[in-house]
Amino acid sequence: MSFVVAIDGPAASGKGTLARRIAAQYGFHHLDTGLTYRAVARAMLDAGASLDDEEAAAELAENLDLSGLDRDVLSAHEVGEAASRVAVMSKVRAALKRAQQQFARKSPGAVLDGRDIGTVICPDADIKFYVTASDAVRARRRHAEMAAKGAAAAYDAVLADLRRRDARDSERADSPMRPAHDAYLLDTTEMDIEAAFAAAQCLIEKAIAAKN
Ligand SMILES: Nc1ncnc2c1ncn2[C@@H]1O[C@H](COP(=O)(O)OP(=O)(O)OP(=O)(O)O)[C@@H](O)[C@H]1O
Ligand SMILES: Nc1ccn([C@@H]2O[C@H](COP(=O)(O)O)[C@@H](O)[C@H]2O)c(=O)n1
Repeated sequence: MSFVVAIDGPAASGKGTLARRIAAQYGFHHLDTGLTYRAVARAMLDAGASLDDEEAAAELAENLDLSGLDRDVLSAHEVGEAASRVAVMSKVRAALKRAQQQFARKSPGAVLDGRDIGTVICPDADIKFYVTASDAVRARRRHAEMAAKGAAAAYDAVLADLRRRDARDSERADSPMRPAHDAYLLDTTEMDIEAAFAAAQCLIEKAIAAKN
């Protein structure tokens, strides 16, 4: 059996945390597709390339090695902002789509999280989630996460950054962020990580049983 879990949602909604928990629980492979856009952006910044240079970004995307994505290196604030700028480019999205769809075929299963997994990358996923939380709660969680890492930032700046990225991600022409019509909505504003995982697990168990 190969089983695909698609998880989408806005920045800092908790989709990565949920995806990792699900992958660990079921022994599935996990791909944080945000890291693929971040890796292209990081390489563009390192090369001193203009973030408007679609040809350069697409070439980097074509040659991306998914096994070399380092969450710690790519988590920096400026990389997230740059990632959302290269993510509007159709040639970049096309190259990363191929790599992400190949990953989704891994056995015994794969969990992919991002912005367009349920709508574009894995429209036939066995189960889809769209994870949200209020802007204020997401910003509070991201702010606390950054503070714990020693990366101080003002709460208001974190909130503004999330809102700017969400707007760019949902308003772009190619593969805008939005819930798939058949996704389960998971609003974690008042749910801790355990509660969010328990809610998702209950639905996954049913989907696995239905598939067998
Ligand atoms: N349900 C929850 N309750 C409390 N904190 C949470 C919850 N889910 C996630 N978090 C925390 O919120 C922060 C953001 O979560 P996470 O990195 O999973 O979000 P994300 O949607 O993957 O973000 P990004 O879009 O930036 O990749 C982390 O510090 C995580 O531990
Ligand atoms: N499927 C995806 C995943 C990500 N993006 C873009 O990358 C940016 C960074 O993603 P994080 O999940 O690490 O926050 C994000 O803001 C998007 O612009 C995407 O377009 N599609």
